[in-house]
Amino acid sequence: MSEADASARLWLVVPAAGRGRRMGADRPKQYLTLEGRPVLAHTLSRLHQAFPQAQLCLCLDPDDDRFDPAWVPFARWRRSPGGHERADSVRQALAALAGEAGDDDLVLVHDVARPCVTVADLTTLLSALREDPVGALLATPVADTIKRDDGQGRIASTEPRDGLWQAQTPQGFRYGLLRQALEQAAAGGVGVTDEASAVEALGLSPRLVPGRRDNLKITHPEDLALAAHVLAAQREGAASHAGQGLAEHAHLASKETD
Ligand SMILES: Nc1ccn([C@@H]2O[C@H](COP(=O)(O)OP(=O)(O)OP(=O)(O)O)[C@@H](O)[C@H]2O)c(=O)n1
Ligand SMILES: C[C@](O)(CO)[C@H](O)COP(=O)(O)O
Repeated sequence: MSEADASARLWLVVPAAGRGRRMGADRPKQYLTLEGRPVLAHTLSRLHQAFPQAQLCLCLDPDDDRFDPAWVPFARWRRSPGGHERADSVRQALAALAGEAGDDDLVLVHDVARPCVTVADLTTLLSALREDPVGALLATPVADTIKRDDGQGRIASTEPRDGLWQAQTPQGFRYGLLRQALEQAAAGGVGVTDEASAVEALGLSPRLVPGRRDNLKITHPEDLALAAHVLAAQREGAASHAGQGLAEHAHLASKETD
């Protein structure tokens, strides 16, 4: 770790200003209920478990009247106005941090629509970012056969999937580099759907950090039920881990008293 990184602060930018059009619900998907709480509350709580000391910048639609600050577990946080596209929301959030964030500060951008990200993956990604001056993102290798359509519902070609990855979030970068990348993309009219592509447009190659396939982005109606299953499975996994730990402890304790 460089000296600059040792003193760098961690900022979390959470774009939460989308309308959830593909979800087709009566409200933006970040306010749909998942296990009794809004999706937004789950996502912020996962981030807080991993990084309790970080500072949060939450991008919200200026007309959002559903947001409740009680869902924010961070001590230091602010809201910033969402933009037209996701990239605009993130760019505006970074602009709102100008003067406070240093160029070498670390920024993790995480979709509010990904509530199932694990604390382990969050900390792995941050470690990768600390080691990599370009930046890093969670991603998974493509597992399905990929078809391109002909525009009329038939296959035009089957695409080689070797070397293809699906990008997830968080995506992490140094503040100065990410701000420059997103400003340049906006000025050049380059539409970017994630932070990494803005950085790629500068001729740089962020690091792919293998993540979990269950870090899904709630996008379509069926994804909400999937996310509920994932959260339940993760809880069961954690409980059986803890149970295993207790069993091992009991086993060792019984050996000690043998
Ligand atoms: N102008 C926008 C658009 C999206 N987002 C956020 O970016 C993330 C990923 O976007 P997406 O899944 O596309 O969400 P929506 O834009 O809400 O969905 P849709 O495209 O179906 O309308 C979400 O957390 C969303 O809230 C944002 O902050 N500002
Ligand atoms: C950033 C992202 O989650 C990476 O997969 C994704 O591109 C955002 O989704 P959108 O539908 O393009 O807004």
